[in-house]
Amino acid sequence: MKPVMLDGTIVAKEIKENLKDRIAVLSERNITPCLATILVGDNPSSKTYVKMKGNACEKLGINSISIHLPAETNTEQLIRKIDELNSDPSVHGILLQHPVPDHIDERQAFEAISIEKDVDGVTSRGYGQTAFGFGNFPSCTPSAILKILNYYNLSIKGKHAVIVGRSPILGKPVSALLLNEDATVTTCHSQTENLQEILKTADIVVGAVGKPRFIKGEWLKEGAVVLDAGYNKGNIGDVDEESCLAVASAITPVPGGVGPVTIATLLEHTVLSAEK
Ligand SMILES: Nc1nc(=O)c2c([nH]1)NC[C@@H]1CN(c3ccc(C(=O)N[C@@H](CCC(=O)O)C(=O)O)cc3)C=[N+]21
Repeated sequence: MKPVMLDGTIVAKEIKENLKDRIAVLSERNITPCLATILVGDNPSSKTYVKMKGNACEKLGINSISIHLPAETNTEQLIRKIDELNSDPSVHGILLQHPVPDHIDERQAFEAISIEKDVDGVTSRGYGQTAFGFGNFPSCTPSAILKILNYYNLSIKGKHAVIVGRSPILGKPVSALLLNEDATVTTCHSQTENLQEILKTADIVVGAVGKPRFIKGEWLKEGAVVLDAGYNKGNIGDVDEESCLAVASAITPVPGGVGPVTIATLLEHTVLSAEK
């Protein structure tokens, strides 16, 4: 049977539609939600993503401040900028675009974001809250994956979810969210010895490795639900869509899958932060 295409643009649209009312209510209180994004350096795809986030804000009436710092910026200077935004009461959310140039201590910079403004869920406190099942802002892509599963009524409880990738803002937090929804979770990574065998037992597969078309249909169990959170150059996911279409029961396309829901989630978190 042909798999269900999990259309992220529909899910994103619904999220954004719901935000309109909340933004209007805030506006009566003379509050405009505001997201500040920081981009360090000139990575072309990062520039595109940051621009997309800014455009999405604008469309909904959320203020966006785009801060572009030169590639030579050091950790200390970056943290100083973050501190400024932390103490600016008009800013409700701060997003530091990953990756930053190698000479910067990205973890230290992420940790400088105050927990109230960590709408992107990148701080260790945010991650800890996500893992313990509370807190307002789980990382946006992991949240988006859960939203897609819920929207399409795909059950998580008791299922074996295999996450391929263990990055701090994707693989690890999505593992935590799925665990909290009562999935049995296996987190695989570059040192995993029997990846294909493990994937063969997965009911839910999350591609979060950052390798174009890495996950092959032959590795999957018949009827698996496949979520592709990969964003490789040229809008190519981590899942080899062509071979996976033959075995999956449902799959997110790239583009038009997890990406748009990630952005909608970021906006939702920014609105929620402004409400608080
Ligand atoms: N601190 C931080 N937080 C992030 O959430 C974060 C980040 N850094 N660094 C980069 C990745 C990547 N990312 C994407 C979001 C949306 C699309 C997206 O919407 N893509 C469209 C296609 C893009 C296009 O149309 O050009 C789609 O999938 O349909 C893609 C990628 C967020 N990231």
